[in-house]
Order: sequence, then C-alpha cells, then structure tokens
Amino acid sequence: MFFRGGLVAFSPCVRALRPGPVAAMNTGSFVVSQPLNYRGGARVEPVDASGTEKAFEPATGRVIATFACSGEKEVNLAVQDAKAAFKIWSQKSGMERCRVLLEAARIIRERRDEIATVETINNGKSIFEARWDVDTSWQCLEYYAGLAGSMAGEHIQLPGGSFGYTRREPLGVCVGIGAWNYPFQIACWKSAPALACGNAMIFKPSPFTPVSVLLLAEIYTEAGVPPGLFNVVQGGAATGQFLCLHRDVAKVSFTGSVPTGSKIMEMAAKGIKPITLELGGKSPLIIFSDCDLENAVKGALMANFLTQGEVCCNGTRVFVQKEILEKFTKEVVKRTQGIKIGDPLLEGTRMGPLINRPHLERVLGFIKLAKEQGAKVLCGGDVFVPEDPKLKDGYYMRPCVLTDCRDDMTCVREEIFGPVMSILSFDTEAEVLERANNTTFGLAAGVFTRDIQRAHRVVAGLQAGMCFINNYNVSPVELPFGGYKKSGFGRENGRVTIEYYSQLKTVCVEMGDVESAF
Ligand SMILES: NC(=O)c1ccc[n+]([C@@H]2O[C@H](COP(=O)([O-])OP(=O)(O)OC[C@H]3O[C@@H](n4cnc5c(N)ncnc54)[C@H](O)[C@@H]3O)[C@@H](O)[C@H]2O)c1
Ligand SMILES: CCCCC=O
Repeated sequence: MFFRGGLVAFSPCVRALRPGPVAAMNTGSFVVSQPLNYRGGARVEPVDASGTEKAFEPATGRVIATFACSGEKEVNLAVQDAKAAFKIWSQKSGMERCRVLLEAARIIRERRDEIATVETINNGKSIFEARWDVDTSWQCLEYYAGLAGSMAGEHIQLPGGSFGYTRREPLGVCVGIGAWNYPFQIACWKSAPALACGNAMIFKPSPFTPVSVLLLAEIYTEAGVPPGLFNVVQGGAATGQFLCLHRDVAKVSFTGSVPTGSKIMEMAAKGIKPITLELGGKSPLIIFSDCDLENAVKGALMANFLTQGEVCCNGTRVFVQKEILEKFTKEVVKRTQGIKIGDPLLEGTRMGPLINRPHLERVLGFIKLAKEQGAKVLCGGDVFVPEDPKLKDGYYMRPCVLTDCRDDMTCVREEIFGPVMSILSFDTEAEVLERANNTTFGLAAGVFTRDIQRAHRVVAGLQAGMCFINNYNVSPVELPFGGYKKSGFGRENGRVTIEYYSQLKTVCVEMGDVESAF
C-alpha cells in the first residue's frame, strides 16, 4: 500500500544498492535454486513433507519454484528452535532489541530494489508499487524498534508501604500466517512488533508467494537475532494446521480470507490461544458532491487498482452523490483506461498480472455475473494480452469499471479481490451511511467531502476499523490497521499492537506481616 515519507531521507542508502544478479534480473529469468524453509539461522530442506507446491511468475505463467510443504516433524523442529531462541531474546533489554531491529531496517533499505524485484516476480504487482511495500516494511521495523526501549510496566502504591508492579512480558513462540498479496510487508507487519516485544516467530507465507520472506529471514540473521528467532516454514492448509494446533505456540496472527480465519479461530480455541485476524473486506468509498473532484477521482483509483485490485481494504463500493455521478464516472473511466498494463518489472507499468490463472478466471466470472445481473461495463473487464511474446501466458486483465450497480448484486456484496470498481449512486447522507454499513465486512471505508463536520460525522457512523477522509489506501505504520465485524479483530501497526504481542504480569509485594483469616 501507499505510504507517506518514502525514502527521501535515505537516498544515499538507495544509491548504495548491492550490485549483483538482481540488478540485472528481468521478467522470465528468475528461478529459485535454494531451499525455501528457514530454521536455526539458515535455509534448510524440510525433514518431512505434507505434499508439494509450485510457485509461479504471474507475468509469464512460468514455474519458478517447486517445494515441499512442511510436515509435522519440520514444524516441530521449527518450534523447538524458536523456543531456544526465545530464551535468549526475551532476556534482552528493549534497547538491545531496538538496535537489532534498526539494523534489520537499514539492511532492508539497502536491499530495497532486490526485495521489490523478487516480490514483483512472484506476486505480479508493478515494481513501482513493490518498492512502496518495501518502504512500509522497513518503516514498520523502525517504528517498533523505537517502541521496544520504552515498553514498561507500572508501580502501584498499596497501604502500609506494600506495593504492586506490572511487567509487560512477551508471549513466547508466535506464528504468523500470511496472504499472497503483500508477502514481504505482511511478514514485516507481524514480525516487527512480535520481535520488539521479545517473542520468537515462525512465519508461513502463502504457497503462492513463498520467496521474498526468505530475504527477511536472512536479514534478521545478518542484523543479529539469535538463530531460530525467526523461522520460515512453507506449505498450505495442512502446514498451517500443524502450526496452529502446536501446544508450544503461544499466539497466531493470521492474514487471509474470512473462511480460513474462522478455521484459525476454531483451532486457537482448542489451545485457548490469542489470535489476530486480518481478514477480507468489501469497503465503501463515499463521494459527496462538494468534494474536490480531482482528488476524489484519484482516491477512487487508489482505492481500487493497487496490486491489481488484490487489496483487502479496497474501497470497491464507490457511492457517488447523484449531482456529480456523470462527471465523476466519465473521469474515472478515462483514467482507468490510461493505466499502463504489462511487464511488472518495467518502470512505466502500473498494473501487472493477477496472482494465478484460477484467480483471474474467478475475477472474470464476477464480471460476467455482474452483467447478467444488470450492471454495465464501462471499461475493461476482459483478458489483456501484452505484445511482448514472453508475457503471452501471464494472467493479465484490463481494470474494470461497473455502473448501474445495485446493492443486492453479487459484485457489490462479495469480495472480488481483482481490479473491479462498482459505482453506485446516492441522494442523502443518511441513506448512504445505511447502505455503506449494510455488509458483514468492516475493514475500511472512505469519505470525500469539503464539509469538515460532515466528514467526521459520517466517519463516526461508519462500521469499519480503518477510515480515510479525502484519501484512500494510505498506510502509515504509526496508525493501527484492522477490521470490524467479519473483517477480523486485533490490530497491526501503531502502538496498540504491542498489547497483541505481550501479556501483563502483576506482582503484589507485601512489606508487612501476613494478615491471615486462619
Ligand atoms: N485484513 C488484512 O490485513 C488482509 C491483508 C491481506 C489479505 N487479506 C485477505 O486475504 C484474502 C486473500 O488471501 P488468501 O487467498 O491467501 O487467503 P487464504 O485464507 O486462502 O490463505 C491465507 C493463508 O492461510 C493459509 N491457510 C489456508 N488454510 C489454512 C488452514 N486451514 N489452517 C491454517 N492456515 C491455512 C494459506 O496457506 C495462506 O498462507 C482476501 O480475503 C484478503 O482480503 C486481508
Ligand atoms: C498487509 C497489507 C494490507 C493490505 C491488504 O490487503
């Protein structure tokens, strides 16, 4: 996602990028030649398997890795290693942990282009965007490094000179399970607060995007975390289940779909484990007629077309006040048609391929159904075949704008997770608020208006965890991010996330004699 701040202050580091094979890497050339599990501070092949998976380069449809999904024994070894590392790491002071995280953030900045390139190859998002993702990643490490040194309990005076105090302690071995749309960023958003609080983490990426998290694991090792503190296991549902059900796992932080989130909750209930659930959405974006139209149009594109529309918090239900519906729609269509689709590693590209063939077909299926249900396609919504012959088997489509939508249509009710914007019109504030909240999701929402009172009044009424006024899909790491309703609970980023990766111990100290009832 987009962020503010960027690399301005660090341009010397960017110029000092490591030379090497990645600098010359282009689409169609990358293959994974090293193991994709990481344990005890090194890449390893898993000792057992629960099947195999293939990872693709969406731009070309090529297989870039075939790998074993970790079985129960491998998961157990990863947990044992993490437990050993936890013993060392949890004894460090906050300032010691801060220094290691700052060093890791520095290395990420230094290797920005390499990480972004690998992310683009495996995910399909444009290199332009992948660099933003890397930037929010190192910023997240810096942010939690800053908080690590200030984590503290409190002292409470009691009668007779007795007192109590609280200690903020880590949980132990935490598991992170990620989705495929922001592979590196999700791993950082989970591991940075976890490690800052003194925990160890085992991370399982999506089997679609297994590659970039290995760079993070190597960077943590280079920065000085104890071997085993950050381990990676590869695999799908079976591997995820071994992790969630493991008796020595203290917490699970999950990013993914609502149905999988519900399964994670069931498994965590068996072990009474705390969980964080970052799930899907179908967020409303409300454009009032008094808005700055230019910004509202830009906001609508940001809300729908980053990462090929495969973004959890996208504002895909675009409610436009009737007076400006025609003008707004015309401008949105014009700009959507101007989005450059193609090889995601080329600097000018702004939309790459979708993650895989089945997902592309699923998204196209939503558009077909929308038409059958009465929506009108104003642009896109069809397969795109780039001119470059090496891209002919990639998973490209043209971004789509739908109009004449109704609230009961499937395209307006369900998460499509592709580049499909549904435009709906409205008359009044009260009406749009009710319609915007008429969903089981509650991840994000946005409002464009020049009326400051209306902006805050509407936002207060929106049932969503992340609300934007006069912008969309910006994600400064200082701000908590997470959902209401079926979009999940718990938060990532911001100071509050410390509470999701730590627990409070209360110590009651008697300074006098025991007053006994017996
Ligand atoms: N709220 C957020 O921050 C956020 C961010 C990114 C994506 N998402 C959501 O993620 C979804 C897309 O991602 P996806 O298709 O990878 O989701 P998914 O639920 O299919 O998979 C997510 C992860 O869960 C693992 N998994 C699957 N079944 C499991 C099981 N039974 N036990 C344990 N782990 C299991 C997968 O291997 C993968 O690593 C969308 O709904 C999107 O909105 C949410
Ligand atoms: C972690 C990334 C948040 C965007 C949702 O898909």
